[in-house]
Amino acid sequence: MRQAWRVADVRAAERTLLERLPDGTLMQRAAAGLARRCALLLEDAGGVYGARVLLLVGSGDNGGDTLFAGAALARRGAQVRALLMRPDRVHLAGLRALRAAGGFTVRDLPDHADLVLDGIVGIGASGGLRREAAVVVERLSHLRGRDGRRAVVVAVDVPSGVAVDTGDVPGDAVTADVTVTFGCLKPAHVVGPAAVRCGQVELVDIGLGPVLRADPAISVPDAADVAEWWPHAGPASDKYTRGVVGIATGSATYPGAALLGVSGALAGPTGMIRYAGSAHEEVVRAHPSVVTVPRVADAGRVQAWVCGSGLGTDGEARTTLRSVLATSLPVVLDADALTLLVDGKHADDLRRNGPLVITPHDGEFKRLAGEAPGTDRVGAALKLASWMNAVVLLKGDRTIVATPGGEVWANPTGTSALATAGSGDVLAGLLGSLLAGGLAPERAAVAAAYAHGLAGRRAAADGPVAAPDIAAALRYTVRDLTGR
Ligand SMILES: NC(=O)C1=CN([C@@H]2O[C@H](COP(=O)(O)OP(=O)(O)OC[C@H]3O[C@@H](n4cnc5c(N)ncnc54)[C@H](O)[C@@H]3O)[C@@H](O)[C@H]2O)[C@@H](O)CC1
Repeated sequence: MRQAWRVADVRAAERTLLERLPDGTLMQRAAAGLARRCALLLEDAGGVYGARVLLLVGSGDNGGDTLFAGAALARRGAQVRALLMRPDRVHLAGLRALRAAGGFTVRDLPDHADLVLDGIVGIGASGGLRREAAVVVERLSHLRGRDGRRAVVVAVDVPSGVAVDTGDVPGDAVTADVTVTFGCLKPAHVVGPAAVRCGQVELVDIGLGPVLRADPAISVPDAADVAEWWPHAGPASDKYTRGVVGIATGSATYPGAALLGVSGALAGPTGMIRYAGSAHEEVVRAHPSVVTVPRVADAGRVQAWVCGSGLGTDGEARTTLRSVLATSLPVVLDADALTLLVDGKHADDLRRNGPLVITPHDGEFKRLAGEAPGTDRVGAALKLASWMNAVVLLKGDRTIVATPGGEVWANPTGTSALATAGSGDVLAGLLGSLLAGGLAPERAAVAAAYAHGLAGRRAAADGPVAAPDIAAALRYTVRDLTGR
C-alpha cells in the first residue's frame, strides 16, 4: 500500500525536519535523488556524457532542486542549460552551483534536448500556470533529442500546472514521463487527471517519514493488499460458508445487465449466486450454476445483494430496490437503483442498519449529489459518503473509494478499456461477491476496482474490449492476484 499526504501536512513535516538539520540538507537530498534518477534515464537513452539537458526553473525551491540536480548532471559531462522563468527571482545558490559545474542559462527554449527537468513549480504552486510558464509548457512536446526522439520529461516533485491537493488540472500543465517526488506522495500523484500527467512516479526518501504525523489523505492499494484481503475457501468450506451473493439486476428488457453482473460475481469468492429478477430464464440458460427466481422475496438466504443495473425505473424496479434495502445485509447499488434514489421516495428505505456501497459514474454522482464531482473528486466523494452514510465508489480513470468515516482509496489499475457498456455491471457483481464472502465494504470496493482494472488491461491486450471480455479476463486476473 502506498499513501499520499496533503501539502499542509507535508509542509508541517518539512518544517520539523528543517529545524533539526543543517541549512540546505533537505534540498541536497532531494536534488541528489533527482539527479540519480535522471542519470539512469540518460544512460538508457545513450549516456549522460554529452546528453543535452534542459532545466525549466521557477522561482521557488522547486527550481532550486532542479538547479542542483542539473549541476550534478553537468559534473558528469551533460550539457546542461537552464531556462529561468523569472531571472530576477531564482534560487541563487542553485544557480551558482550550476554555473560552477559548467551549466549555462538560456533565454528561450532550445530546439533540442534529450531530457527536460520541469522545475517550474512544485508544491508551492497556486492557481493555474502563469503565462510565461504556460507558453514554455505548450512548446515542450516539439523538443527532440538524440536520433530525433521526443525529449524525456521529468517532473520535479509534481508536474507544473496540476493542483497538488486535488489532482485537478485547471489549465496548461506539464505531461511527464517520470515524476520524481520527495518525502512522500501527494494527492496529485494518485488521483484525478493530474495522476495521468505524472507518468511513472518515483519517491526519493529525504527522511520525512518519521515526522509525517498527520493521517494520509489517500491510500493506494497494491496487489499484496488485495491478495491478503481476498476471502479464500478452506478445507472445511462449503458453498454456503463461502457466502451466497444475490444479484437483483437486469430485467426481461435488459437481460444483458443481469448476465454481466452474474459473470462478475462468478469470478468472486462466493460459493453460490442467487439471481432474482425478470431475466431469470436468460440467466439460468447462460449460467446453469446460478439459482434463479423472479423476485427478491423468493430468493432465500444470501449474505449480500447487488441491485440496480438494467432494472429499469418502473414499479417493479422500486419493489426490488425496497426489498433489498429492507434487509440488514450489505447492499451494492448501481445504475438504475441510483436513479431511483434521486426522487427522494426511498429516503426512508435508506435509513437502514446494513452497509451500503454505491458505485456512481460522474453522471449518476451529479444526480445523487445535486452537482458533479467537480475539480475535487476526493472531497466530493467524501461528502457524498458522509451524507448517504455509504461507501462511495466514484468511477473514473483513478476510481476513488470514500467511506463515511473519512477514509479514501485511489485505484491505480484503471484503464480506458473499462469505459465500455456493461463494464460497471461486471464490477458490481464482483463487488457483491466480495461482500458476501465477508469482506468489509470499503475493502470489497477497493479490491473489486483493483481486480476489475487489471482484468480490463488483460482484456485490452487481446484487442478491443467489450464487457464480456472483462468478465472473462477476471477469472485469470483473480488467479494471478490471489495465487488460487
Ligand atoms: N521545503 C522543503 O523542505 C523542501 C522542498 N523541496 C522543494 O521545494 C518545493 C516547494 O518549494 P516552494 O515552497 O518554494 O514552492 P515552489 O517552488 O513549488 O513554488 C513557489 C514559486 O512558484 C511561483 N508560483 C506559484 N504558483 C505559480 C503558478 N501557478 N505558475 C507559475 N509560478 C508559480 C511562486 O511565485 C513561487 O516563487 C517542493 O515542491 C520541492 O520541490 C525539496 O527541496 C525538499 C525539501
